[in-house]
This record gives sequence, structure tokens and C-alpha cells, in this order.
Amino acid sequence: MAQVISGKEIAKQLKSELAEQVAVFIQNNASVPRLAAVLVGEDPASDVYVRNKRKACEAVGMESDLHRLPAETTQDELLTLVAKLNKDDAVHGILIQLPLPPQIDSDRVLRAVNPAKDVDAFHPENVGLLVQGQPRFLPCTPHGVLQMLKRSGIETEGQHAVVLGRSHIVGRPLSIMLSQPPYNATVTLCHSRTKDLAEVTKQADILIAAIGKPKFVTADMVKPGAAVIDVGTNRTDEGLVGDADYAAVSEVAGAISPVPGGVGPMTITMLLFNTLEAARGLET
Ligand SMILES: Nc1nc(=O)c2c([nH]1)NC[C@@H]1CN(c3ccc(C(=O)N[C@@H](CCC(=O)O)C(=O)O)cc3)C=[N+]21
Repeated sequence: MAQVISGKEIAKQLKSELAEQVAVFIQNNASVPRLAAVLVGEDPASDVYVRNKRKACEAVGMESDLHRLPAETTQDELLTLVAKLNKDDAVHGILIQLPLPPQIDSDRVLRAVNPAKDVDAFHPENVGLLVQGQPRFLPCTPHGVLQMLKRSGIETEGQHAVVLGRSHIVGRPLSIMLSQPPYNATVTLCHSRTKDLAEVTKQADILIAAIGKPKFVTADMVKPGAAVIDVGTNRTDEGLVGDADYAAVSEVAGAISPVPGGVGPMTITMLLFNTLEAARGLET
């Protein structure tokens, strides 16, 4: 049976480290790190994220505000709010929850966020810095995945990492980060158009599933002993399901992360980490 990589446990450990650093920051500065999250419209998946974010901020001693806007919010209204948050010295981190409704040009809004407050690392300036190996902020979900590997003692250097999914939020940045120091993996980025997908995934020492299809990764796609990190958060009738068929894959893999209790709690923890980093950058 595979070793279980508990994101929940690793996140707990990271949050206790973070709480100490937040306390030191508050002592040395006249302010408390503050995250402003913007949620436009209703989205059940986003609701969980918002709730867990708030709880996590409280747990480490940070402040958080939620700006909830109606689904019919216009682009100008959203840009006005972003401008206000950019200017507000009490706000250190800004997160625009995705997806945004269709009348809004997401790229335009993400470009409007002050890059120094861009704790998701979605602004083109921060993406560019990351690609050049000089990151200002590390994107939360990819950073969470890398911390899970590191803190589970899984070697990445020289290993073949196969990333399944090329999204701008997870797969693409993660594939870049895995190829860079200190990770130094050999990376293959697969997606929906990849030919003979199972032949490629079977070569992975480390397999990252981030395609957003419930139970897409089956046991026959995994090399015996491989480490599998499941980024999927698919809401189905059976509840929250990952991108891997957990029961079957854990018979073959050497290590696997569950859903829930895997990457999700790590994403939130890395967001808090970035908010403290943003506060440090803005207050000194
Ligand atoms: N700008 C932006 N950045 C994001 O990072 C972002 C976003 N928008 N929009 C929505 C998605 C979704 N997402 C989740 C993060 C954590 C959990 C999470 O904590 N899940 C727990 C609990 C799940 C549950 O209890 O239902 C778990 O997997 O154990 C879920 C979902 C971040 N996203």
C-alpha cells in the first residue's frame, strides 16, 4: 500500500511555523498582515475555499476581508474595487477568485492588481519573474504540491515528473517550477491532446494529476512505486473526488495524496505564506 501524503498534516505543521512568523511581524510593525479576497457571483466550490481561507487566516493571526459582489457586476465596477484595494495601505494581499462571470475579462482584471499585492502570482509581471527563476510570489497550488513532495522526502532531482494538465493556475507554472532549481526534475507536460497518454504517465516517477476530471488517472497509468499528487477537486454526487482513482491507484503507487485532505489545505496555507511575504515587502 502506498504512503499517504497528507496535505492536511503538512499544512498544520506549516501553519504553526507561519503563526510564529506572523507574531514576529506584528511585533516589529504597526500592522497585521491582511488579505482581501474578491468573489464575484455564487460558486459552491468557491464557497468552501472562501470559508477555509477565512478560518486559516484567523488561525495564524492574520486579518481577512471578503468582498462579495453580485454575479452581474460589470468589469468597471470590479476594476474600481481593485483600484481601491491597490491603494488601501491596510491591505497587503489581493485575491480575485476565479472563475469570473463571462461579462468580465479576467486577464484585464488580473493585470490591474498591484503586482506587489498579487498573492496568487497571476499578474504577468509575477509570471514572468517566476519563469525567469526570480519569483516574487510562488503560485499557491504549485507551491503547495512542491512542499508536499519535499516534506514527504520525495526526491525530485533528475526524476521524471509528468504533469497532467496545462492550466495557467496549476499545470503550466508547476511544470516550470519542477524543472528549475532546487527541484531539477525532468518534466513532461501532458494534456487532453497528448497521444498515448498512459504510455507517458507510466514513465513518471512523480505524477501530478491536474486535469479536473474525476478518477481520470487509473491504476494502469501509474508506474509501480511512483509518487502521485492529486490536484483535482471535482464535486460529484459521491462528494469531493480527485483526478485519480484513489483506491485502485494506491495499490500501485509508492505514495499518493488524498482528496480531500491533500492539495486543498496546502493551497490555502501557501496563500497565507504569500500574504505575509507581501506584508513584509510593503511595510519595510
Ligand atoms: N484566484 C483563485 N485562486 C485559487 O487558488 C482558487 C480560485 N481562485 N478559485 C477556486 C479554486 C479552488 N481552490 C480550492 C482551494 C482549497 C480547497 C480546500 O481547502 N479543500 C479542502 C476541503 C474541501 C471540502 O471540505 O469540501 C480539501 O481538499 O481537503 C478547495 C479549493 C482554490 N482556487
